[in-house]
Amino acid sequence: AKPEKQEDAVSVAWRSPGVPGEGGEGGVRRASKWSRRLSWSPRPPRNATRKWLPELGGVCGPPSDVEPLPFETLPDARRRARVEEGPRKKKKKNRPKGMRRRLLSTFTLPVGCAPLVRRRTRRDADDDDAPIVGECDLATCLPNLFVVGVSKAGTTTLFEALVAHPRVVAMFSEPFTHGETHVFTDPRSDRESAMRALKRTTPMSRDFLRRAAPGTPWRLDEANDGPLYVLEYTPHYIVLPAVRRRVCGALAIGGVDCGDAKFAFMLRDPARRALSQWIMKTHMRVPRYNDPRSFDEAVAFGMERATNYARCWDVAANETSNLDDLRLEKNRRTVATLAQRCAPKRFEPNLFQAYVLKSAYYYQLLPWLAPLDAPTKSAAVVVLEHFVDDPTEFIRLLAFLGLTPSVFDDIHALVSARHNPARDGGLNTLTPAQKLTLDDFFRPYNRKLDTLVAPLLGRAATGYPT
Ligand SMILES: Nc1ncnc2c1ncn2[C@@H]1O[C@H](COP(=O)(O)OS(=O)(=O)O)[C@@H](OP(=O)(O)O)[C@H]1O
Repeated sequence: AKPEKQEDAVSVAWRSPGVPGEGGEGGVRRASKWSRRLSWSPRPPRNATRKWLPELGGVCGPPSDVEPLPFETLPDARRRARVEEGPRKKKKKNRPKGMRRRLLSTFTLPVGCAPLVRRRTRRDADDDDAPIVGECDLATCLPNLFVVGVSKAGTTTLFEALVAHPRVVAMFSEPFTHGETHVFTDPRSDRESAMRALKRTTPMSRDFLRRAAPGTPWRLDEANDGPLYVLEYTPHYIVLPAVRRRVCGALAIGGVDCGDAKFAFMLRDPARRALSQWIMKTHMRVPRYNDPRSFDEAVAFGMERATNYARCWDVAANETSNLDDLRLEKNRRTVATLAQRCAPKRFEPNLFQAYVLKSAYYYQLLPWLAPLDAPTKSAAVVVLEHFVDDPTEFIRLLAFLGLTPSVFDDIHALVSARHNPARDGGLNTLTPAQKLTLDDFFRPYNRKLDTLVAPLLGRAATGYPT
């Protein structure tokens, strides 16, 4: 019989396993040298095992014949051991004595990065006896850039635009999510979050980690073409203020100050965002998650809920409508307390189907912005309408991140690409009466929002009805 044609390691590694019943293989997308290994958004087969997860052979290219370099990972040995080995320290067998000490001696990975590992890629990832088609050294780094929300505000477009930049790399995403990662979503300990984040972070090959300047946290690679940011993208985080604490805890385990991380928030006209979310929740993949209510029913219910929510906040937080006030310790404490006290109690209808409440952006932003010591350094707010109409808006965001826009030939095409449009194909639009009702409802919240975010917007106001 004719032997099967041998495929090279790179093409094997860049082919997604495909989804049974959905056309088999797919998912190969080629872009720049950096984004190629990242924009590939893998969808696991339904019977996926852990072994399916990142197929990494292509990341590093052909195996190097250079001797493995010694490496240093996290700033002190105890922290490093905690991240490396987790809570239970198993005694490692057959490790030559002194090897670890020798490895730690000279090479320094950027702070927040997990150790280099030598990884082998087999032709069949699930078969331990399959031939090896690639071998390389890898390390992973914790995320340092977070797109935190808001859902249905064009965050997928923002995400795609950011990861198109050669110095931004994305983490491996959840299936069926257009790149969302959800690393910190469920309640979990800081350590577990850190481990999960590390596991899911894009692998960094030793070649460019080696060039990273020691002692420059988050500067993942100071060389001209390496990544500076590892991007975590989960738009639902904005309504889960506890996530901020978990993120910062995980970064602390990696030896990183949360103040060095960047948080980006995208907003959209509140009424239009509410409709977009309702459309999504009436076209769910799993039918039982579909919201049976009409938009008007959901809005009437939502306005009542959102009013109560706002009232709960306003009782104590009236003095906190601008960033300077927020910095006062007393106001910080108030915001932290209210974020817990006022959070909707029943999750599903109150958050996943909270079309109106989620558009009252002011209250969701407060707990994310209050703890920031230098809000203009750590947070940027982008309005979808500005982002789409005015390409300089994206350039402003890149400047906030210290990234150069000159790598893009056509920024307009990048920002105006309409990713993740309504699942009904955009058939539903707001009637003038619906738009007016919702605009009137949001006016007081929008006024507070403008005061709060003006310094992070790069302009005086969001432009939403006030
Ligand atoms: N460039 C551009 N111009 C106009 N509209 C745009 C653009 N990019 C994204 N969108 C609209 O944003 C909606 C999707 O938002 P998200 O990607 O944040 O959704 S999600 O939370 O990630 O599911 C979705 O809105 P609807 O179509 O109204 O549902 C997208 O059409």
